[in-house]
Amino acid sequence: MRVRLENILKQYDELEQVTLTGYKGRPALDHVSLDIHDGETMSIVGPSGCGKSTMLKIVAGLEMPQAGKLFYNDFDMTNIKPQDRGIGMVFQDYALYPVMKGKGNLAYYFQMHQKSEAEMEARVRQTAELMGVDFELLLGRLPDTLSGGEKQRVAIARCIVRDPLVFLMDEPIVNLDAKRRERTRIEIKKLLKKFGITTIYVTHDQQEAIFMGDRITVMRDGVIEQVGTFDELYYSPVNLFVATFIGTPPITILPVQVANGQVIVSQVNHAWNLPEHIAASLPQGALRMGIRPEGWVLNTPDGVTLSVSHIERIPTERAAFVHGNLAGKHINAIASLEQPETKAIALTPDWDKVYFFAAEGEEVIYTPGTPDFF
Ligand SMILES: Nc1ncnc2c1ncn2[C@@H]1O[C@H](COP(=O)(O)OP(=O)(O)OP(=O)(O)O)[C@@H](O)[C@H]1O
Repeated sequence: MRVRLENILKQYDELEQVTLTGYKGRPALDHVSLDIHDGETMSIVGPSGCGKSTMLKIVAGLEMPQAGKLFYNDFDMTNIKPQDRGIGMVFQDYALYPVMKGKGNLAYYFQMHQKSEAEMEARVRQTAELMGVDFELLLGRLPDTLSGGEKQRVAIARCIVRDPLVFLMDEPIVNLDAKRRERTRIEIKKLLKKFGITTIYVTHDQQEAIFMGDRITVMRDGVIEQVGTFDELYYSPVNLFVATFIGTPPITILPVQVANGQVIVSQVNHAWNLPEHIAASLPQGALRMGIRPEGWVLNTPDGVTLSVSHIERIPTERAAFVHGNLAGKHINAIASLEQPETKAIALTPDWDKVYFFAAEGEEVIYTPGTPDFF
């Protein structure tokens, strides 16, 4: 099922729409349009209060927009009742019925809708098969006796058993510890692939968004900044906000001057010659240069001196982050483990990995574009 939001405006009551930083004055969703393909998982990320949950509520019919429309394929769903939208929702707090065993939780929908016992039994059996080998065991247990990950599996199964057209997931694994989160997200991803149900997946965790989403939507203050694959967002961000939001550790942004084919970090009076194709793409004068941790080449003869504060091992790699300070900015650079302990290190940008932004505002002047390493 293709799900399409068209120009959605959602403004909560002004008195209610306060955040920790006070009333922000903007609609929770400010004319938002988004097209989610059939069978796709779309991750939604963005800072707290940017409108992620509101978007899910609009799709679920739990909130009504003041303007705009929601479509399933070409069918206008905007005024369809929540219970008729074929939605399966999974939240962070599972919301299982505590006095019912796993099976009771799955069966409840069939009882509420006066469906036959036979239909219920058949669907529960099918769902248990889909959920995997050991799922049957969970059906006989009360929610209180299940781990967080197991509760979440039952919550997902409870959605699946209803045969939803669309899945909405709002931080479904945020309450699990790191190890369970890892395992559960792999499991959810496998299930989503298996069902091929169009899914909107809200998370504040970028790694999770990348892992779960076929594409990612980046939101800020009620608007969508960019929609794309991780590579598109990472290598071709549309503005400074997306460039700094996507990527951990984040990109470093250095004020620079561009003149006569050179880029100069004025604060430390260091200049590099720019490759011709980059020099030709840049205006002269003040700009900002963005470099990600993997965008530095270490121990170079023309390098700028980084004063090293500490070195942090990257557990899953044979590498470490070198942390330090350059022109008052925190720099992260990736080093091999052979890099000796040092107080200072010479760095040069890898010119295939640099970004340039306007000196003021958020305009992107130059991005590396997606490298063809696949
Ligand atoms: N029921 C409500 N009544 C009034 N204002 C609301 C309501 N729900 C959300 N808001 C406001 O709408 C804006 C968007 O909220 P929303 O919950 O959609 O953001 P979010 O991106 O999901 O945030 P978080 O990541 O913190 O969950 C915020 O300013 C919030 O305060």
